[in-house]
Amino acid sequence: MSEGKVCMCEKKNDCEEKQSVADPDTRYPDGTVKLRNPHIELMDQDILYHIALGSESHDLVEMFGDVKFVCMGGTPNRMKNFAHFIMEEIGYKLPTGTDLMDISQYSYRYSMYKVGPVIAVSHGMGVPSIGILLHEMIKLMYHAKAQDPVFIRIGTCGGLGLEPGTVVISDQAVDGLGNYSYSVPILGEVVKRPAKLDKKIVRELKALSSVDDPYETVVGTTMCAEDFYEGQGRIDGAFCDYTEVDKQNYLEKLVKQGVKNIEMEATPFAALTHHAGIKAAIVCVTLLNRLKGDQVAAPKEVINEYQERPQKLVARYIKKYLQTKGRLCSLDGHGSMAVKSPRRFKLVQQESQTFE
Ligand SMILES: O=P(O)(O)O[C@@H]1C[C@H](O)[C@@H](CO)O1
Ligand SMILES: O=c1cc[nH]c(=O)[nH]1
Repeated sequence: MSEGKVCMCEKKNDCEEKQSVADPDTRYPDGTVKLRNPHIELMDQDILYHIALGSESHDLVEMFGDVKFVCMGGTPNRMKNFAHFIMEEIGYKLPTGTDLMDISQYSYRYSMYKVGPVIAVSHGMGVPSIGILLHEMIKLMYHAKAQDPVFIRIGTCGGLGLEPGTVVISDQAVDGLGNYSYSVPILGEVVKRPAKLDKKIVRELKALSSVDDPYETVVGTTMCAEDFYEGQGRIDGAFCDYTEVDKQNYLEKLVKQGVKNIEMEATPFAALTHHAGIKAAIVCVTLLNRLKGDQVAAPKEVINEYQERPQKLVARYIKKYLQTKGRLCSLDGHGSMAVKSPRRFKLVQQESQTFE
């Protein structure tokens, strides 16, 4: 589909299943990422400013050529915890006396960790923040020659009619105006890009939820708001020019449209990954039921436990992939970015590992 045009079946994203897995616009035959930007390869170097990396200052192929999963979520702490969790889950061993390092620490913007084939990176809050990160992570995958990377957002959200702590796998993303696309002004004109997620990954993730999980995992539409307060119909912001009844009517309307949850990154995440030909999924946990209130009042420990739920599902998915590829038990501390402990920030030499 040409740039800026919205897919004819955008309302239901029906063409997703027919999407070519190796679109020549976005993939080289070996599965490495092709950029839809002719300028980049003409540049002497490409500085990935917000993640503190560069195509000339770093050997990006050596550092990131083995990446298969780019997992992102709002906070640095969540992504650091996820990096440690996934290391445990996939049996990844760091060299003795070393610990994971924040690769992007000197950007003072985002935090990024790498555990073998998995990147865990924070994206901050909202559309512009995740948009900038996505540009740089997609370019990073291109420079690194990573093959068929999958992007997954691990987030929090407000649920609609769901028990707090429910895990929601997004099957499509809609903005606050009801568009199943991401609209961004470019050169003075609004460009709309379809916000599509990979239906197969949605099914695979859902199949990995377990009846033994002490919470529900559901699939549904995710609304991406531009704001946490008025943009999500809350009545507890600094301003509010509508009534509780107006709010309830609005939320009920969303429910009728199949919206299960509201967060703040889904449309750019779905649209920019789709535009780059990168398969992507969003798994969020609901912190509250928005039909019953606005304040996030659950205690910190409860919220922390909730946040682990999407991580567990995504870890099952990654493990299954690695098992299928026969890689699970052979991860031995290469391909990570680590610091020697307690010495500060010394890079441990790494070897890249590549999946077939
Ligand atoms: O991944 P996170 O928990 O940051 O996702 C949601 C959407 C906003 O970024 C933020 C608002 O509290 O949480
Ligand atoms: O209600 C909520 C909770 C978390 N994140 C959101 O964007 N909204």
